[in-house]
Amino acid sequence: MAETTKMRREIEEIPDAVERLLDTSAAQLTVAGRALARKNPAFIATIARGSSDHASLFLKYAIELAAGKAVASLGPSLASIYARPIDLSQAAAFAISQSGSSPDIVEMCASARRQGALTLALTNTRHSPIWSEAEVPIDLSAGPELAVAATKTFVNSVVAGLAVLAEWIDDGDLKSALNMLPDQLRAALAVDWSGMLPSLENATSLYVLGRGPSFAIASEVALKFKETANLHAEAYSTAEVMHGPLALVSRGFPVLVLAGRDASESAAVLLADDFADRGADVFVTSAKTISARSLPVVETGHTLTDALALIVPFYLMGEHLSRRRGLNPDQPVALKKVTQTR
Ligand SMILES: N[C@@H]1[C@@H](O)[C@H](O)[C@@H](COP(=O)(O)O)O[C@@H]1O
Repeated sequence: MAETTKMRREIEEIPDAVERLLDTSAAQLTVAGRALARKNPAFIATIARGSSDHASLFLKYAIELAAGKAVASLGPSLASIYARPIDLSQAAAFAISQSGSSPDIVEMCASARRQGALTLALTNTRHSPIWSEAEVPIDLSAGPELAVAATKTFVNSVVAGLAVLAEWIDDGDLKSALNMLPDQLRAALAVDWSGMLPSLENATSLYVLGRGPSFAIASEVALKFKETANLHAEAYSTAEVMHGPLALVSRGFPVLVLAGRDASESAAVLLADDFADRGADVFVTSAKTISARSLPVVETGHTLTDALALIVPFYLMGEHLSRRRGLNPDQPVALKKVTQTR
């Protein structure tokens, strides 16, 4: 295998891709934010699958925390299988799809628009089906993504959504955090999580835990472990894991706790220490841990961009893990670039 995989190159492109998005798509992001301000939706619906759905989950917490509006995820089958119209006259909908072509995502977006939602599409493919179906299409401007596993389009989906949110509620702190993000993500490329590799090289299963925005990152991390490293991983909120899944946390069981630098950090660290005291092999993104192993992070000065920046050192480590497990991260066993579901 070549020394550098497509996946690794695209991870390294993340800071430039974010910078390009904020520059070249600035007008579309502003138009979308102003359209939301005009509509003043009672709630937001999201339409997405896979990594894009994890970007939606991140935006759910961001919108709920910053704008105080409820966000709900719609199952695309409502349109594609059940043909059940949902009253979205008071809503706005975010459809996220890097290809813009997954049939059920496109159908759900078209249905949401017919039912009265203000529809925004975040896509990396101009003039794709979703581009035409949505009222306000936004180009993720990530550049061609050649690796099958999404990395830079995940980050750009989150950043695009955050930029729309910042414009919608005119949040100056979030706007300046986004402007600083490309340089902070460059610093994140130098953050080394390779200390996890020996624990994961022969592992068969692990938990990835987070809370709020970092739960969305945990969901994305767990998906990447499965699709690129053939490693079973489940994401839970640090509260949810206590309702049953705790049963599997025994001696040597690997656990990655993505503690965010927000109000959830101390509870996440307590849980990481408790799991480590039970003998589990626990890594946590906080220096406050006593019994677990601490992973380095980039501090961005904003709780939302802090959580997002966690994905960069993970992607680098995950790509390396795939190779260490004898796989080619550019050829995941069960994933295509455009997933055709109905
Ligand atoms: N974000 C949604 C989920 O909330 C939903 O549970 C899932 C199932 O959707 P479907 O019913 O189309 O299979 O789709 C997406 O991932």
